[in-house]
Amino acid sequence: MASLGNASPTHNQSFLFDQMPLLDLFFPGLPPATSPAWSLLTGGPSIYSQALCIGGLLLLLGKYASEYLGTLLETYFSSKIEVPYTDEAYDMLIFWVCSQPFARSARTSLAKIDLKSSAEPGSHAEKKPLHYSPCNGRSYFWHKRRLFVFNRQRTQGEFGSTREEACISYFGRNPAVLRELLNDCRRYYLESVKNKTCLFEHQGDRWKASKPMAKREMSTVIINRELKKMLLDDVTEFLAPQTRAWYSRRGLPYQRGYLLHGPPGTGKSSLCLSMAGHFDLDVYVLTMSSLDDHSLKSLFAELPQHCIVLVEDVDATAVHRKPGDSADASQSVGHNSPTNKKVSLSTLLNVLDGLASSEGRLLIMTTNHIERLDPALIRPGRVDMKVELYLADEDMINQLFYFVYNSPSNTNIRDDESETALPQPGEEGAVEDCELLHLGQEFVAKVPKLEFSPAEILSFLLANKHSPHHAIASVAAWMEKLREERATLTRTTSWELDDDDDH
Ligand SMILES: Nc1ncnc2c1ncn2[C@@H]1O[C@H](COP(=O)(O)OP(=O)(O)OP(=O)(O)O)[C@@H](O)[C@H]1O
Repeated sequence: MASLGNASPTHNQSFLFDQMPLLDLFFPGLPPATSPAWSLLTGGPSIYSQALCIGGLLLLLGKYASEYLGTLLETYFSSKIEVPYTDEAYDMLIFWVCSQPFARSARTSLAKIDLKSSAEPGSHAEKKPLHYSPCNGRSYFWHKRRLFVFNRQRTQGEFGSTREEACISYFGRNPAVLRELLNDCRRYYLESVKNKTCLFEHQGDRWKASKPMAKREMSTVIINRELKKMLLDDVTEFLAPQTRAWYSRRGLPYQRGYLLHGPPGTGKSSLCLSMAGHFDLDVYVLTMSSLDDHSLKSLFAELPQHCIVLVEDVDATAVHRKPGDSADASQSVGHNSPTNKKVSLSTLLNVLDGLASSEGRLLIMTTNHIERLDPALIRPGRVDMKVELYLADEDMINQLFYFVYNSPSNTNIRDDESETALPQPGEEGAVEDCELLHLGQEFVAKVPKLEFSPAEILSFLLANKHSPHHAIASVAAWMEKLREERATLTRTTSWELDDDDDH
């Protein structure tokens, strides 16, 4: 300060004047910041304001220099991997990062309700736990004795959408180190989704992983046994390694399509999810009503190898035949009016035909109204197998009863190989099942076949899950009530239709 105080203003000015071009030479881009300070210094009224300016300038210089050095180091002496938000690798990285101690000490974080937490119902202390992840800033951390930098940026995109990107870097020039780290993230993530089925939904024209679901055992979906076996055998053969070569030798697209049809509540969606679990495939769910031709094409082009593409309630989806469409069928699409429909039938047929689709994809479409579908959509080649699911027959009612009341340790519906017939009285190992077996037969005798859906029967049995006797005693009243409800619903629907006709 003393020397500053003694120095004459003219001396200071000429000193700084000498330094400015030099600074600009070393730190290009600085002049916009230095020029105002320079004019203040040269014309400054007091020594204090000059000192203040010099202090500020030094601080600015320090910050600029450290950023400049940081960029220099990052450019020449570090390696970096960028991970796009729309890729599953992003979920892997963030999932791993959130489990690391450095994530808890990040000064800028993103807070979200942890939807994946398995809090016990009713425990208020555990309800809606918060989950924090580092955001908008650099986080430094050590991993396997190396220093890494994690950087995740959230920015506001167009139309209020949020854009996110993340990158990971480390001080060293060997990219294998970063790949190893990402491989650790991948292993950690895969371990967490083991025994789960991963579902993907679309955001715009990109896939995004949604919450993984516990795998549903094939044995918990109760349908006709031969039908289930036929379906499983078909998928097993399709996914066998030699089948792929077979398709490729003949130049055929390696894809297979299934249509699951039948009344509501017969297990179409459940069957699809349990197939995904059984064959360890991810499910990509297409919601046609939110798509247009362009996004549909992009989504099909982005599908990985070996996956299930699920189109639920395909009769209700927004697909329409454009004027002049040359799809190979002459009938109309169905009952849906073409208004507000964005995906054209010809585009859907093209993507299904596989020109832009992935190898080994299974397409599963479900519908309650097969008669409403355009024949072009379900012709062989696009749909290779049509599986009709029925209302519950005797065997299914029996299986549902056994499924609910049999103790899990004793169940023979759990394991698909052992899923033959229920144990018969007198059979070895079936002694404790005997009473259950008789109760089951009693229940089956009371419920007419092919009148109620498995969903309806299951829901009734679950409401009586603690007492098969009570279920048998109250099933007649329950059926009566359900029939009445259906009649009321039918009357209401027909009145509504009549009203519509009048208008
Ligand atoms: N065959 C079945 N075996 C076991 N559970 C079933 C079966 N059918 C339905 N359920 C149960 O009923 C509920 C609805 O089933 P799901 O959604 O699979 O039926 P769906 O045929 O796809 O119905 P919708 O046509 O209305 O979409 C689920 O909780 C499922 O567990």
